[in-house]
Amino acid sequence: MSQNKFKLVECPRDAMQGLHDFVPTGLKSEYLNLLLQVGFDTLDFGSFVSPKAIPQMADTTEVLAKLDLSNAKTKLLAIVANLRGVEAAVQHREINYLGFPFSISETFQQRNTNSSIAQSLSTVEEMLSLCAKNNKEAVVYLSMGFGNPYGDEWNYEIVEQWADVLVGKGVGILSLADTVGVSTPEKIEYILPKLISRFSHTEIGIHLHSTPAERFEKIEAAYHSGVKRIDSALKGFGGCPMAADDLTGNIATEDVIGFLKSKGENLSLNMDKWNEAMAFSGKIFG
Ligand SMILES: CC(C)(COP(=O)([O-])OP(=O)([O-])OC[C@H]1O[C@@H](n2cnc3c(N)ncnc32)[C@H](O)[C@@H]1OP(=O)([O-])[O-])[C@@H](O)C(=O)NCCC(=O)NCCSC(=O)C[C@@](C)(O)CC(=O)[O-]
Repeated sequence: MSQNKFKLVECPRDAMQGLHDFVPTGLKSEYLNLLLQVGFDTLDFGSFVSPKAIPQMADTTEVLAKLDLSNAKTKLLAIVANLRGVEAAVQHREINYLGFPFSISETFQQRNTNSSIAQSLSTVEEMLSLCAKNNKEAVVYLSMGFGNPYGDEWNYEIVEQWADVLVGKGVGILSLADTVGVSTPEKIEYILPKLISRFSHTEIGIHLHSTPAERFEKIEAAYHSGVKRIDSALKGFGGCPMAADDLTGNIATEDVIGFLKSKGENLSLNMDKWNEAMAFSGKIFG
C-alpha cells in the first residue's frame, strides 16, 4: 500500500508493561492524555491480556474510560493475545485497532501467549471476523521478525511465508517486530523493501527494539527501506517481559522525530505537548 505520509505509532503500552511497580490508573491516563494531544497517528495505549502475565495492564478498561478523545485525531490500538482479549477489546467503540503479537518463533509464541503458532493463526482468524463485525482494524505483529534468541530457525523466507499466510487470511496491516533487538541495518534494508513490494496492498510497519547505541542506524535503515509506519516509545522505554529477563527498549520517539525532521518530513506534531509528555514521563518511569 503506497502511502506518502509517515504514520507514527507511539507505544506507551510497550513502555509501561514491564515496569515492576504498578503505575496508578490516574497517572497512566494523565500521561496518555498528554500523548493524545501530540498528534501521533496511533497510540498503542493498553492491552486486554491476563493480569497474571502482565499485571501493569490490568487496568486498561479503567484507563480507557479516563482518556479524553474529544479533540484527538489519534487512533487507539490495544494489544490482545487470546480470543477473550479480542472479545473484550471489540466492546469499546473508542478503540480503532486490535494488535495481535504473532510470533514466527514457536518458542516465543508459547512464552508470550501460551499457544502454538497454529493455534494463534486460528485466533487471528477469529479476531479478523470480530474486527469486521465491530468496525475495527487488525494489526498483526510478526514478532521475532528479525530472528530470535531461542535457536528457532529464522530466515527471510520464513518471514515471507507467514506474511503470505496472514495477508491471505485478510490481515491489512502487518508490523515486522524486532521483539528483543536482534535486527541490523542490513537486515532492515534487506527485508522491508522486499515485503513492501511483495505485499503492495498491505500496510507494512516496523516495530523495533534496540540498545540506545544502535538506534540511530536502525532508524536510518528503516527510513531508507521505505517503510512509512513506524512504532516507537518516548525516551525508548519498554520491552517485552515475556521475551527475556533483560528488556530491550523501544526505538526512542524523539530520535525518530528528529531524524524525520532532518529529512524535511512534515509530521504535524504538537511539540509543546510532546515536551510536556517528556517532562511528565519522569513521574512514571523515574
Ligand atoms: C494470552 C494469555 C492470556 C494466555 O494465557 P493462559 O494462561 O493460557 O490463559 P488461560 O485462559 O489459561 O487463563 C489464565 C488466567 O488468565 C486469565 N485470563 C486469560 N485471558 C485473559 C484476558 N484476555 N484478560 C484477562 N484475563 C485473562 C484467566 O482468567 C485466568 O485467570 P485465573 O482464573 O487463573 O485467575 C497469556 O499468555 C497472556 O496474557 N500473555 C501476555 C501477552 C502480552 O501481553 N505480551 C506482551 C505484549 S506483546 C508485545 O509486547 C510484542 C509487541 C506487540 O510489542 C511486538 C513485538 O515487539 O514483538
